[in-house]
Amino acid sequence: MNFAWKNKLLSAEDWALVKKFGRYFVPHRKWLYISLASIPITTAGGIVLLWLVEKIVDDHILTGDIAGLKLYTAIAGVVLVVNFLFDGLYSYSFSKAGGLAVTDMRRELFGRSLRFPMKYYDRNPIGITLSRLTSDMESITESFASGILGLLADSIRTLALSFYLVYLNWQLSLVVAIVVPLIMLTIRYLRKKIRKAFDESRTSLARSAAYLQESLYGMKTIQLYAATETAFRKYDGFNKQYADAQNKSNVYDGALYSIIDGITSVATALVIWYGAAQVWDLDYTIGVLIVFITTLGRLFIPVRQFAQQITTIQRALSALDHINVLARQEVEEAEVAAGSGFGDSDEPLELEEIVFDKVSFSYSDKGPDVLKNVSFTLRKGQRIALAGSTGSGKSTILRLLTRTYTGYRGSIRINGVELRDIPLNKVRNTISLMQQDIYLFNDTVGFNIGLGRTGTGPHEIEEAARFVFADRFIEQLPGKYDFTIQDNGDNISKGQGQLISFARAICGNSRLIILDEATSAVDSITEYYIQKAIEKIFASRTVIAVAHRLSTIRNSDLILVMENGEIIERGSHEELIRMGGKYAGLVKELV
Ligand SMILES: Nc1ncnc2c1ncn2[C@@H]1O[C@H](COP(=O)(O)OP(=O)(O)OP(=O)(O)O)[C@@H](O)[C@H]1O
Repeated sequence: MNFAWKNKLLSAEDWALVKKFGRYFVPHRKWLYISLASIPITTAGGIVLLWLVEKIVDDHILTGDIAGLKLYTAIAGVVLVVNFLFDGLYSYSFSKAGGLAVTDMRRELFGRSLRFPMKYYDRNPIGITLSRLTSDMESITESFASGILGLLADSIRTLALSFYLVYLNWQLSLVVAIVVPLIMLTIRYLRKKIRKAFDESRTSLARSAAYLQESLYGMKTIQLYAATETAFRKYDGFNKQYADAQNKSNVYDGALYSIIDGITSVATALVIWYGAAQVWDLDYTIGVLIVFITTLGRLFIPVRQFAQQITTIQRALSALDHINVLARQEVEEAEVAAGSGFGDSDEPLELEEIVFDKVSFSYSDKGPDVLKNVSFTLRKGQRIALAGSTGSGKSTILRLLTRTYTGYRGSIRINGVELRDIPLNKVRNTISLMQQDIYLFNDTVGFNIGLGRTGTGPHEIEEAARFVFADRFIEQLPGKYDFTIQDNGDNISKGQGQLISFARAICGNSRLIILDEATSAVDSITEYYIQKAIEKIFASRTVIAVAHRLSTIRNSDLILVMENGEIIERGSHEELIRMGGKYAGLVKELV
């Protein structure tokens, strides 16, 4: 039993995973070294104790040497205390290394997930990512360090105790050796099953966490539409799947432990039976037999622990497999690439011109084109409005421009440079998006406007709020800019939320404002201020807007009318009205 076991315990892919994530332990190796250094000390201490027991029994108890008995018992006491201290140091330092490594891992993976492309979040429910960053990480903290290090420690202890057994009596050791292949076969057989069961249990836990998160988020809708029963049944289904998978892994886990326990008990019985006969024949002393059986007991502790550690390691590997999905996910390069010709700052571009040149786009490889050969030019200071029926592709144009989605065909150029060649941070600092569905964080009004971006201090935040007429209502809130907005804006009105989103867009001092105008109805006073804010933004900035208000559309220099992913009409309000086409029809509906 030595570390060559690794080939039986872990597959090549498992080792690749261990190596990949092992790098997180490198900065904290000091703790691993302390832990590793404690292993030979505690192992040696354990064997010295056994040797002392043999001496005490044979040389002092059986001979009635009380003075020697006292001396050796005192020495055994000291060895016991030293062993206890080093055992504590061993556990403390590996837990410390594991904790620090997993903290780093979580930090790095969250940092990456902030840069995952939108497509990733379209395809993966938030709850799945959440459970990878929380419960899977937790599972590694609990088990990875103790599993791998424990396996190493137990291998060393088993090896040392095996040598000691051979030294004590090689014939008895042969009796023990019979059970080794049996144990190995059991572990080999059950290892894969345990791993599969853990994989199932982790996947179903992630699914149930994702559903839980989704339903808590949509709780108001569930309650308002009396859909609680359906929601409950759906969750119950996920919960049952998780319980079943968990149960299966417990069964294999228990089976492995009991089979190994059974085999080791049989081995001990064989030793007692065979060993007692030999003592009878006076082949060796009773002290040797007692120590042999004690050593055997000690030897079987790590052997039994192997079973537990295999389970622990399989659980950690299954969690690592899940986390690896996040580690493999490509991120968007936000930094300014070296040699890109953009210098080393994220400063916004001095916008001159944006050109869409025969742009086509589909959300998925096999899906239909939702934009077809879209071409237009937006110059500095110009205002463009996108109009058209629902689903015609207006928001998609905005998403491509903000690089929320990539993979377009044709060309999108800012100041003559292809959009995909401009560093993401520069694009996002040049363009501000005022979204339809504004997301408000559970934080202060000030934070929700500035979002902690550079150059958005209290002065800039207040100025931005004043510019879009949001200061009026903010000044009346208790705590003003320090007023805490509840989950997604539950304690302010929809219109106030929109004004905050306008202030957020203005605050960045970006060169292009993109407005995805909300259609939701707001009270007439807020509507008045929203209109005034939009007019003011239109008068002072370069703007491209998906517009629903006639006033917004009329204020534009160019209106692009879209249908089915194509621009079917273009011109000013007057030109399009004169044309009497689709736009004229839309305007009739609006007035
Ligand atoms: N994330 C997505 N994945 C797949 N298809 C999408 C996605 N977002 C939008 N679509 C599809 O792309 C098409 C264009 O959608 P888009 O949101 O650009 O329309 P829109 O003109 O802005 O509509 P609205 O005025 O209702 O907001 C629609 O058919 C829509 O179903």
